[in-house]
Amino acid sequence: MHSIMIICPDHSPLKESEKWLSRYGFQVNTSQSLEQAKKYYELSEFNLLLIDQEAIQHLNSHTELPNQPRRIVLDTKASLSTGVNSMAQGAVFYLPLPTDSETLLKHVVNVLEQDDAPNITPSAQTPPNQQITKEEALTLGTPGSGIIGQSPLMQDLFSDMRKIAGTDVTVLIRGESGTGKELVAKALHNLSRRHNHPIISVNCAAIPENLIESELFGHEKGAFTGANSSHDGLIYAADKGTLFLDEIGELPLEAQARLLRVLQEGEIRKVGATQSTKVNIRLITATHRDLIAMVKQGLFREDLYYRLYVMELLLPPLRDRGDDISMLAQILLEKACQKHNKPIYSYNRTFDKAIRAHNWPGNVRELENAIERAVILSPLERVEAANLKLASQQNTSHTTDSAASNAHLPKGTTLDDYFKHFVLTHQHKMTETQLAHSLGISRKSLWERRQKLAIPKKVTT
Ligand SMILES: Nc1ncnc2c1ncn2[C@@H]1O[C@H](COP(=O)(O)OP(=O)(O)OP(=O)(O)O)[C@@H](O)[C@H]1O
Repeated sequence: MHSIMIICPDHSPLKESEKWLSRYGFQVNTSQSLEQAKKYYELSEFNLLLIDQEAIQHLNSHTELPNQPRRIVLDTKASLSTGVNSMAQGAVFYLPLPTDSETLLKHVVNVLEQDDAPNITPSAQTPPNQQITKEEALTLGTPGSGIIGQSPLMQDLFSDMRKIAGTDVTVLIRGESGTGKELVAKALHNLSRRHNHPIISVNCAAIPENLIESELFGHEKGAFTGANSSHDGLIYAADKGTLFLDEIGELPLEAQARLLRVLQEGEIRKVGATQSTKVNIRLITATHRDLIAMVKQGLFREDLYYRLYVMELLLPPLRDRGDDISMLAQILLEKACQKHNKPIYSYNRTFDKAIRAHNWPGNVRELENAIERAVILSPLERVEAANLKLASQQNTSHTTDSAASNAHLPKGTTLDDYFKHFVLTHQHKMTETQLAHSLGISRKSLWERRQKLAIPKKVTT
């Protein structure tokens, strides 16, 4: 997940972007001034800074703006000279404020995509000082490409990806939570002829149901209470590029009908509009759900399903990837050491044994989290397997739905334990919306806490 720091005074129009950027899956923090931001955060750990010029205009020439991460400066009193100065001081964009969400999102995505583009910036998975060539970046399976995997199942996947990357076919990616569906969608975009245009990723489970249509398709001014201005929507923002709809199974039926129209007609009609606009998008979707079963239950449109299911990519669970687990663990260990300024631990046998013994229901995301935990908790001399703190090591394996429903919560249960237990016990009979409602939180919070706690989703394949 990309992290963004917004630095702006409370009255700045930029402040509003905090909410909607988080809704699109970015991790967003805000500060009122550069000094405050520096005091409480390690700015170099963010992927992008969004700064209101007002928050930095008092800086004298000796006060250094951080070199990293990259920054976009926004200005309510935009002028040519301030723009030129900002760019000279290292901003990647200078934009007037207020700005509409699509414009800002496009710039944010552009900057982050450039950071992600492995041929431009060496990723943390690359040994330091080793430049990645374009060829390596496009060689699926290697650390340079960002998607690691040499096992036969992954090689089959890469072979299919190479065949379809250059086409415009709609792709449905299936796989358990944390298997790398979003990563695959981005790789397909990077390998396609659309790679110079944006890929817009939308997590359908993270947007409240009542907002999903206007967020995706846009709306006209006055289309509903609170629609004070017109809004183009995310599908339009993906024009000429790729639209990645994650958790497509969570898309409500009305929005499914609208999406079908976009795919059939190649045009989009905003909520409350009478006219349509042409759009040229390549659609990639992902789900952990069994869409056919949802079609039978009347929860997913059959006609849309067949539009999405032109090409299917199935991501194997981590437990079926053989030696890939050790290879991934080694690379993630190095990455976590760099992130936490630890000496690079050597990957020892006991550590590998513990990693191989676990069955990773939360897949690569769970592996990432466990290794980061181990790096933080281990002494400087060596990384210790016990610090992975895996459920299997602690002999409390409530990791599957059925196990979870039988598990009783021991003394000293934390809120996180309760949350995990509740979700695992109820998810087989509840939708995401019902789960969120029962827990008294939004779908977005449910999704965020699932990610944080690496809670596997119900496997319905
Ligand atoms: N093959 C891989 N190589 C390296 N990193 C990986 C791989 N697969 C997944 N990851 C990492 O694991 C994490 C989860 O990946 P991603 O978000 O793509 O999974 P997902 O299947 O889309 O998850 P969800 O179903 O929860 O949306 C990310 O940090 C990603 O970088």
